Amino acid sequence: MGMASRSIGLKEIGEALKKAKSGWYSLHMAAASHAIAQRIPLVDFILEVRDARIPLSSHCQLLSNFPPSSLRRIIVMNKTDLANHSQLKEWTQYFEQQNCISYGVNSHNKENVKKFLNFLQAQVRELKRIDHSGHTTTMMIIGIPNVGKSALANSLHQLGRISAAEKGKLKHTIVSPHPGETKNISSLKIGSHPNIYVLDTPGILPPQIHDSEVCTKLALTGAIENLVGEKELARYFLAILNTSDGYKKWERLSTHGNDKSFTGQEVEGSSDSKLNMKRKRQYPSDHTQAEPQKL
Ligand SMILES: Nc1nc2c(ncn2[C@@H]2O[C@H](COP(=O)(O)OP(=O)(O)OP(=O)(O)O)[C@@H](O)[C@H]2O)c(=O)[nH]1
Repeated sequence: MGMASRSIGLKEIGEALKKAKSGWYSLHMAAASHAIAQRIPLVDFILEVRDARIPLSSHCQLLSNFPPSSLRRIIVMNKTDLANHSQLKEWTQYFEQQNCISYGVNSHNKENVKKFLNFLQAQVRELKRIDHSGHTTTMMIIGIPNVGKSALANSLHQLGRISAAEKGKLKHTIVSPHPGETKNISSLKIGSHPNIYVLDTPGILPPQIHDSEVCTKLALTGAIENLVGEKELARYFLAILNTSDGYKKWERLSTHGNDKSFTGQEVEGSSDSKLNMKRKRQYPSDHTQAEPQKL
């Protein structure tokens, strides 16, 4: 199967999604988007959670309505345990070049989240140094569905430096493998002296996504569910694997009798032909855009 069959798979999925007519956009999502947009100017930091496997496709479109200079935004590439590590480094460099602060994290890993928490505290100290305010710092976690916002909020809350009494009444927000489980905005304390709170919010998507490859990536990584047939998705996934260097590596391993080679880790990198790799040195791409989108 080559590029031709990959584009056939893509077309089928694009058509399926067109028929589904933005079925992901419920009244609830519209209300949540409105509530989040109203709070954006009121918070100190925005933690925009993205999926580390597709850091461009999983961006939160709502943020493009706000001038970048009006936001203190940190792009959090979550689920690093599922992503290709060398590509992650490239993404970090890419965001640096775009003057964006980014951070890769695995919300299920305690040590990882601790380091992230220290990083956030350093950001807060820096802010306090500049504005000399003693007020509580608020960080709003936003992003598309299922990228791990609630998992991250819970981990930060559990590990946060808060008093023993406060630890006694730890809250927690719902974490689920299905998108759209978080229904309300909830506030969790993650630090004292200075007080820091994170706001966990429901996952949001725009009413329409015109790029069918973006839709497919979102379906493959779980942000959009039940709108594309599993068969179509599997065919597209296989088409990506078949055009990949990663697949060839697995094939080689399996001919040597090693059946542990299917790790699922190289999906995003797998669509790299050597040519693409060359191009990627200049523009990292999660294969949803010919060149990096404006961030
Ligand atoms: N492997 C891995 N899985 C994660 C990570 N973070 C979250 N998950 C899983 O991803 C799924 C979605 O996590 P949630 O925290 O519910 O995602 P959300 O962004 O709050 O989802 P919505 O409520 O739809 O907005 C759950 O099955 C989590 O266990 C991570 O760092 N690595």
